[in-house]
Amino acid sequence: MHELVLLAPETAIEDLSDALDALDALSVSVEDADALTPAEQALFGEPGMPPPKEGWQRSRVVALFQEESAAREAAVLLQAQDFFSGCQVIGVQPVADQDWVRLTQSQFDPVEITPTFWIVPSWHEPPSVARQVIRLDPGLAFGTGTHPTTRMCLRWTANRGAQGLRVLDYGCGSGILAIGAAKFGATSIDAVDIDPAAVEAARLNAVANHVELNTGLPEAAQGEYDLVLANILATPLKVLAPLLCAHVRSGGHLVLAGILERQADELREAYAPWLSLSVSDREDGWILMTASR
Ligand SMILES: C[S@@+](CC[C@H](N)C(=O)[O-])C[C@H]1O[C@@H](n2cnc3c(N)ncnc32)[C@H](O)[C@@H]1O
Repeated sequence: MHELVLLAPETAIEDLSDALDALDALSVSVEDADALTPAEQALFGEPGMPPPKEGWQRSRVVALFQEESAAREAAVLLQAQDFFSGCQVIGVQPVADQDWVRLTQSQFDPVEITPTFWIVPSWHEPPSVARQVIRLDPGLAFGTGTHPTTRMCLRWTANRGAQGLRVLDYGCGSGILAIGAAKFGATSIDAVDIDPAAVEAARLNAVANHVELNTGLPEAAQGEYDLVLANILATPLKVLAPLLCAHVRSGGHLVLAGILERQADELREAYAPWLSLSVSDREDGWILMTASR
């Protein structure tokens, strides 16, 4: 394979990406051309949301082509386009063959939740100290255990236990929190998400972990639960406050994640009409907020 490397201003990125796609590029990646220099420009987006901008003020665009001739032809055709003024062709270069599967796998190691509870990819043996394990490979849905928000929810469940509980995992992603609840004894678990791909991922991950989950779209959440887990983000969590609180039975618990330290007060305020939230864990600037009814 060969890659065509271009330099482009942010204003040209959308047209350039569309044109490369039309020219049968196998993939197009956009990076900050000034990365790791004093001119590096930080662009922060929220997980699951579209990026705040299409590219950086000086973007390095790399398009992958099966054949060298296709890459060179694309470079010639692009240079004739109006939107290409301000862009530059850096060159066409061969891509060295690699074992991409092995490379990807090498980036995911087992994740410790508690000293005896681990998230372990299928290509690793569980650590000998692990008494409880979730087998999970990175996929299309969020939730591999590498993010602090996921870890805090899992730690809460591991420390408190879930024996015999009815549990709702709202915004289940990979299903990791629901599977965690099952591993700690929950007997009836609904795992729901607005993203059908996440619903399917959660279903498959449940099968791989030999646990039973009722997976579905949010309407599948019905009635009251002993434990409601929701790791989404502050804004949707505020909108969902009445709905999530209505699902917590008397004596039950609500566990919320996806909240930054500075957002604690706004969350407390949003939930105050129904439940009194407090911060019960924190990691890397993220907090876990919980309440009981
Ligand atoms: C940060 S991920 C959390 C995944 C997993 N529960 C975990 O803890 O790692 C948030 C998930 O919530 C889902 N989501 C976002 N807004 C939602 C909503 N309004 N209702 C249901 N799910 C939602 C997203 O599709 C995404 O899969």
